[in-house]
Amino acid sequence: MALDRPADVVHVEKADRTTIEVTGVGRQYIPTDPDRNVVGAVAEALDAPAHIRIDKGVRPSSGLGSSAASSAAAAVALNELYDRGLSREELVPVAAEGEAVVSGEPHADNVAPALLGGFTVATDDGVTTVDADIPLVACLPEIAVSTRDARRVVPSRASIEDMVHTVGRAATLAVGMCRRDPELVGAGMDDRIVTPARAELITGYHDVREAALEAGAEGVTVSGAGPSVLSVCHASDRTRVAGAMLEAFDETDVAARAYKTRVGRGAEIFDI
Ligand SMILES: Nc1ncnc2c1ncn2[C@@H]1O[C@H](COP(=O)(O)OP(=O)(O)OP(=O)(O)O)[C@@H](O)[C@H]1O
Ligand SMILES: N[C@@H](CCO)C(=O)O
Repeated sequence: MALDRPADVVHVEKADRTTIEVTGVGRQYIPTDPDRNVVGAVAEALDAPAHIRIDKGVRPSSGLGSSAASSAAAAVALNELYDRGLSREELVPVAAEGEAVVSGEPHADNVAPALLGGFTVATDDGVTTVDADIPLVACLPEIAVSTRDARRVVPSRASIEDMVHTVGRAATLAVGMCRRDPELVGAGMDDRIVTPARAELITGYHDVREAALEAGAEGVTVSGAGPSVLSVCHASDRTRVAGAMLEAFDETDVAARAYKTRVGRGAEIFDI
């Protein structure tokens, strides 16, 4: 799903060849070489060379889709700058080319919601979108978890009992998104296959989860490949849940920041 915040801001100006400048959170970990930055691949896919300035609001390797935030923003901005006339749906495979730069293959998991907004389901057959609106807290600890490691720990086999449980919860989550119901979405976050393995890479995860639930969260899980921890709650509990998550990370000596957020509308154009 798209998050209303944090967000990247991407500025584009026409140029003869693509050059990149990066400021903001985690800029020291992000290459400016167009062959290694996701926005370089997007500019190439659209045949739209530009001077691209990225102001990062989404820290890289956060589990919040940092690379997808830049890819989607660049795709929307360059499509507009060069009048390419592509729809948001048509920009999904373009922005996915940016993801291929970091993960080796183009995938739409994160760029689809960043372009289309709401809750999206990306499969090999295409993308389905729900105009969801759910209050959230995304808590990002100062821990590095590489997507590669987080994929390595996922078990290659699962019991039929765990499959039945997890698929049932996933269906519940999708219904909850359609109904804009935080309780159903929260119940749907109880995955028994991937999350337990990934939780072990996040210091303090179990305490943070317990603290969020005690403070009123309806469900808590690892965001993406981690290390961010995501809570679903009612808007009236959001500040308390954010405080409880930060305190629990602090008690395990892990610095963290919390974003009080909600499902977002996806990339927006600003004329400056
Ligand atoms: N514009 C960009 N923004 C962020 N990361 C970028 C960008 N261009 C290249 N990268 C590289 O991509 C990697 C971060 O992507 P990665 O998929 O690991 O994390 P993430 O985007 O936070 O997402 P996920 O939710 O998939 O874990 C870093 O190695 C970073 O240097
Ligand atoms: N959804 C992917 C991360 C997306 O970059 C995963 O969980 O491995």
